[in-house]
Amino acid sequence: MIVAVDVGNTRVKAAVFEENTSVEFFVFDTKEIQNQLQKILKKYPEVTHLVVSSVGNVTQDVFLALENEIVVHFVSHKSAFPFVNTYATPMTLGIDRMVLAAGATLSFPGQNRLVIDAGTCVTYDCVDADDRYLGGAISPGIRLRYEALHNYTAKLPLLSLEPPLDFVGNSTASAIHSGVVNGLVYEIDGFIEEFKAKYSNFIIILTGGDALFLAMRLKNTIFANSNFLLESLNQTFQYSIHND
Ligand SMILES: Nc1ncnc2c1ncn2[C@@H]1O[C@H](COP(=O)(O)OP(=O)(O)OP(=O)(O)O)[C@@H](O)[C@H]1O
Ligand SMILES: CC(C)(CO)[C@@H](O)C(=O)NCCC(=O)O
Ligand SMILES: [K+]
Repeated sequence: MIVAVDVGNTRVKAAVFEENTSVEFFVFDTKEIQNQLQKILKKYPEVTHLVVSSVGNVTQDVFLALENEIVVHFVSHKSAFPFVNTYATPMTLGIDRMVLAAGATLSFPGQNRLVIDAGTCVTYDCVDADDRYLGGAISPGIRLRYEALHNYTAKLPLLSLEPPLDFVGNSTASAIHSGVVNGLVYEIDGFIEEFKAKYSNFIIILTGGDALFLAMRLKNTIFANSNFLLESLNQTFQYSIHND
């Protein structure tokens, strides 16, 4: 059994895997990593490996502290990935994006893949049918958009996520909700349209904390899987064991 841990920019997500099947998912705060992982290991004594992908500001020490109980593996730029990386700055490419690209490559062989991760940031990652990672885009996520409007203006309040009733907002609050939510929905639909126009044989995966909320609002029907990063992390680890 392995535990996959995704340290994001805001929170930590973890899952216990028995081969390719996830047994349980966890979400917790960055400050609680060590505590929560200890609890998970106590609940699942069969766990032998911990695999970590991190883009957050967490030191490796919290994981290394568990090394007397299990083997700890950090996915890094040096790990084996199942695609050819054509990004012009491969060393600055986010590990989370590399893991998502690896998962898409392994799960959807022979297809042109677009992975959209709607988390703190929204990231777009393309891997073509020849398994070349091409790059994509980075934009602010839903929460970040609400916070940016408030933090960088004098008059705009900080609102929490609410579905807009219409694209025409007739009050400050409804105008902000429309700008944030509809704005992001139009953005994602726009990227999907571009991708569909370019490729015929393709798969689009939507993941991240806002995936389910967004999926039902898109013009395009696409496959939403909130746990795609953790599943990809498990797959990336299995791949690296066989290819390192
Ligand atoms: N409890 C929560 N805390 C923070 N964000 C949440 C929560 N529940 C839902 N969300 C939504 O999830 C989004 C953040 O997604 P996610 O949890 O994937 O981010 P993350 O942990 O920072 O990971 P990443 O850095 O990989 O994007 C926010 O825009 C917010 O709307
Ligand atoms: C874009 C984020 C913040 C998304 O989590 C992360 O993938 C990251 O820090 N990336 C580094 C920049 C890049 O991917 O080119
Ligand atoms: K993200």
